[in-house]
Amino acid sequence: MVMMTTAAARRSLSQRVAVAWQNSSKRRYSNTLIEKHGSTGCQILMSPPLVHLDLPDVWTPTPNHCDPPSASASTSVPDCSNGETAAIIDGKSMAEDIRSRIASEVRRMKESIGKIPGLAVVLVGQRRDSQTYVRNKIKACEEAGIKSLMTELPHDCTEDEVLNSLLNFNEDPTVHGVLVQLPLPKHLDERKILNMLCLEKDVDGFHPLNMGSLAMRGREPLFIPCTPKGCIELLIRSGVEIMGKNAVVVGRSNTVGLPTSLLLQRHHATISIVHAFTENPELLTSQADIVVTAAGVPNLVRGNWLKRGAVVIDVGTFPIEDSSCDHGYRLQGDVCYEEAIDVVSAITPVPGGVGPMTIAMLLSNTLDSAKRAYDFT
Ligand SMILES: NC(=O)C1=CN([C@@H]2O[C@H](COP(=O)(O)OP(=O)(O)OC[C@H]3O[C@@H](n4cnc5c(N)ncnc54)[C@H](OP(=O)(O)O)[C@@H]3O)[C@@H](O)[C@H]2O)C=CC1
Ligand SMILES: Nc1nc(=O)c2c([nH]1)NC[C@@H]1CN(c3ccc(C(=O)N[C@@H](CCC(=O)O)C(=O)O)cc3)C=[N+]21
Repeated sequence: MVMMTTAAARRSLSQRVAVAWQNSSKRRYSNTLIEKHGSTGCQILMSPPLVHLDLPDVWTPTPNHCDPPSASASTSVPDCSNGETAAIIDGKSMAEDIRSRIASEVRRMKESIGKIPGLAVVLVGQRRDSQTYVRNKIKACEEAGIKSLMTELPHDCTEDEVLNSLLNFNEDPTVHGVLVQLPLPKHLDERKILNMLCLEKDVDGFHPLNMGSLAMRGREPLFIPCTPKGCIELLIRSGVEIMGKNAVVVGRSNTVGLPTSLLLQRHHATISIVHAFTENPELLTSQADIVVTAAGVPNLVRGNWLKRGAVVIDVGTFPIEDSSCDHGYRLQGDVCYEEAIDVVSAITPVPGGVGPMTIAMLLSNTLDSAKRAYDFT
């Protein structure tokens, strides 16, 4: 055993470990991708299926907080220190690329084994935004060659009606993904309903066992929730290094904030979580290299909340009445976009950022589920 006697010796060792760790983790990332997609298979996502929490004992991040984009990135994140305008992370075109790769995989599956993936959606009530999101999901399924089924129930339906339609989909062998569009009307017990989802078809990843596995060392969820997975994919496709970075997640909901912070942690970022009771949230956000906002509060995050050169992923989609828009409303993010673009190095727009990626990740989870069901690689 080597005894270290000076701080300098310790530092140089930790630096060597840092390099070794970065190299080994890069190897591990690419191995995981090969395991998942096979050496000749089609690589759909750039993010690995799941990053393990098996951290080394010592790791020193590089001091540079804004990494240059990787060669494969489809959005260039500009140098953060010279006052350049932010890169706009184009979630819409990244999602289109992913969806067309999914469509090819679905075709390959159909030609090889004569099966296609199926997604079932349960929609309760008449919320306009929910109807739009569900319509978008079904349209995306059709375009990718995925079968879609939907049960629409009235706002005042009983819990048993929801549970019955879920059970039918759980038992249908042609359905590989089932989701209940949220939020549900207040009289329905969301916890009880989500508990009934068949774990193998929980493509939203909202079942408590999936969520618990995401949080725990040594466990792997069957599905990673779509919006958090989309956020990571946006970062990776933009060439943003996550490992060792300070990340702030605004929001801690079960469906977005919590799983996003767990997933960023899996990617070895250091996480702070801001919620409605956080005092002086801007003190945390202004130190973050990566800020992911999922509060649903329009313009909550001002330009002076952000560090120069930070990367911002705006999940917030707050519908604002606007009769001049297609569906009678327009979507507003959590971030004051006009202020942020003068400060940050890259940002997602609303719409056209996270939303389309959420749908692409839903299709990806549904395809993975069908592949698992048919043992198709
Ligand atoms: N683009 C997409 O694909 C998706 C977009 N969304 C959008 O993301 C947003 C968040 O969704 P969701 O997580 O379901 O929402 P929830 O209302 O369930 O959660 C909101 C979270 O934000 C926190 N919060 C609320 N106000 C503040 C504040 N002033 N300061 C700091 N934190 C605050 C809440 O804190 P606390 O816990 O203390 O109450 C809570 O944790 C919504 O606009 C939603 O429409 C959601 C899913 C997908
Ligand atoms: N069980 C369940 N799973 C969800 O994934 C889920 C949910 N419930 N409830 C509501 C939230 C919200 N959500 C969005 C999905 C797509 C867009 C999206 O495609 N947005 C487009 C614009 C959409 C439009 O208005 O045309 C964009 O941002 O560019 C937005 C939000 C999923 N959610």
